Amino acid sequence: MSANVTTETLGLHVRDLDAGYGAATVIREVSFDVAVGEALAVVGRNGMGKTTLLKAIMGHAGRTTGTVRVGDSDVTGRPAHRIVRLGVGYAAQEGNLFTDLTVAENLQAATMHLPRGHTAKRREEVLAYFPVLTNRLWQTAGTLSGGEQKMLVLSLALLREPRLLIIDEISDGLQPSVVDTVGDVLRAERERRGISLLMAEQNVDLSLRVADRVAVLKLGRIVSTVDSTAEGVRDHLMKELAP
Ligand SMILES: Nc1ncnc2c1ncn2[C@@H]1O[C@H](COP(=O)(O)OP(=O)(O)OP(=O)(O)O)[C@@H](O)[C@H]1O
Repeated sequence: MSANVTTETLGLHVRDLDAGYGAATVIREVSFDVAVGEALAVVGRNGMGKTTLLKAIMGHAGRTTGTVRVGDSDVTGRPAHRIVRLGVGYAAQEGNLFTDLTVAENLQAATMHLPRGHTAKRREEVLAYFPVLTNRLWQTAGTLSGGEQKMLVLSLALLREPRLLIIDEISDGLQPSVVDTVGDVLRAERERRGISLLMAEQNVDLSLRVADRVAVLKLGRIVSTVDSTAEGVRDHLMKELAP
């Protein structure tokens, strides 16, 4: 995290967010909070606006109104690289890998501006989460399997020790055992480091395993938010996501 961060309390506070592309509004009047140390999953079927919501938060969607605060900083419309400097990790759905560079070079690039001694320890911790990457350090990222690329994208976000982690459909295309591993990693990061987490997902079981609350996004609006330990919550969410 950069030295001039204004706050240690990186919750996320979204108010009246509208976002879209050109004339089309995709996200409508979305408001929610992720408290410090809390995890919120936003679930929704294909095309309901999950990615657009996260992109709008990270300053990537075409047109955005409303406000986004990270801790006590108003970051509405700020470019992603400036939001990341506050201590936010962002694992985008398409990933943001340097596909022509090796896994090791990608890891190095992600931590270029951080103190070296500290980074080495963190790199070990992150690679311990995904040992398969250790065997792929000298392979170019573009030649990794889809699942391996997802693990690398998450690893890059984790390397910088974010206080707030924002991840977009990390389970998409992953085999069940790797989804389980991702769940273990996110739970471990919450327990060990107390991170705040916003995850867009279609996988109800992963969402319930990791998140404290789950919000349902339909046609760009949050239509309900449920506690992940509430009775009947899985059935409720499966119904909401049914075609
Ligand atoms: N760059 C873009 N330009 C125009 N429309 C877009 C753009 N990106 C997404 N959309 C549209 O916005 C709507 C929401 O898409 P989005 O990718 O946010 O949904 P999603 O819930 O993440 O879906 P999925 O689970 O399939 O990834 C869709 O109708 C999509 O076609």
